[in-house]
Amino acid sequence: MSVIQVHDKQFTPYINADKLQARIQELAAAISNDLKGEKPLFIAILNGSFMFAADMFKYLTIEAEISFIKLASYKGMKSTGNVVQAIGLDEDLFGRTVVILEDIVDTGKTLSQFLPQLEHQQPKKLLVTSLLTKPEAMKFPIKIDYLGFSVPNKFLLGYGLDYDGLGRNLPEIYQLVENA
Ligand SMILES: O=P(O)(O)OC[C@H]1O[C@H](OP(=O)(O)OP(=O)(O)O)[C@H](O)[C@@H]1O
Ligand SMILES: Nc1nc2[nH]cnc2c(=O)[nH]1
Repeated sequence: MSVIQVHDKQFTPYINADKLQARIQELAAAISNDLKGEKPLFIAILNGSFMFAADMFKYLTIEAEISFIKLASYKGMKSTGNVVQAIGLDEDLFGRTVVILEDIVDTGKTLSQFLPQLEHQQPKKLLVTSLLTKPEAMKFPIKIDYLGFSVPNKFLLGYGLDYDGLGRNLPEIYQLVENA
């Protein structure tokens, strides 16, 4: 792994593929242990989470379902700011154990808007799994039940995370080289 260029920016290696996979296996083991017998429904939020969700789901050893959704932002009718709408969420969540799969919780805005909508359906449990979070960037505090890595407030690329559409296919995570 060495410094790479994507569009006009340079990125340096930050978390290698082996370390990522080892941590995801640990998370999957903890979830499998905690949610045995609950037939949880995993909800992966596209696009960024597709790679994490696929790996995580392979490592689970319990019966579980998965659904992939996309969040679309639109302006509310009143001055409530942006509202998110889930596209592709067909399952009834009432009484179910639901586990959100995110690649990153950054400011927390996305989940702070989306989780209340899910709570409204009265799931039995609503848990959050995120591969990454940036504590220094968090403006809307989110409780993350299963966390891969806490990282500094720097832009990341790879393993699902893009820079202007590119870099999602990298099997490891890179960090932006600032002022390069
Ligand atoms: O905590 P926040 O500040 O809200 O940021 C987190 C969100 O940002 C990323 O998605 P993004 O909007 O980049 O879309 P993408 O997954 O399609 O790339 C990520 O997948 C989260 O959904
Ligand atoms: N690619 C990318 N997308 C994000 N969305 C929220 N934080 C990030 C980040 O650090 N990198």
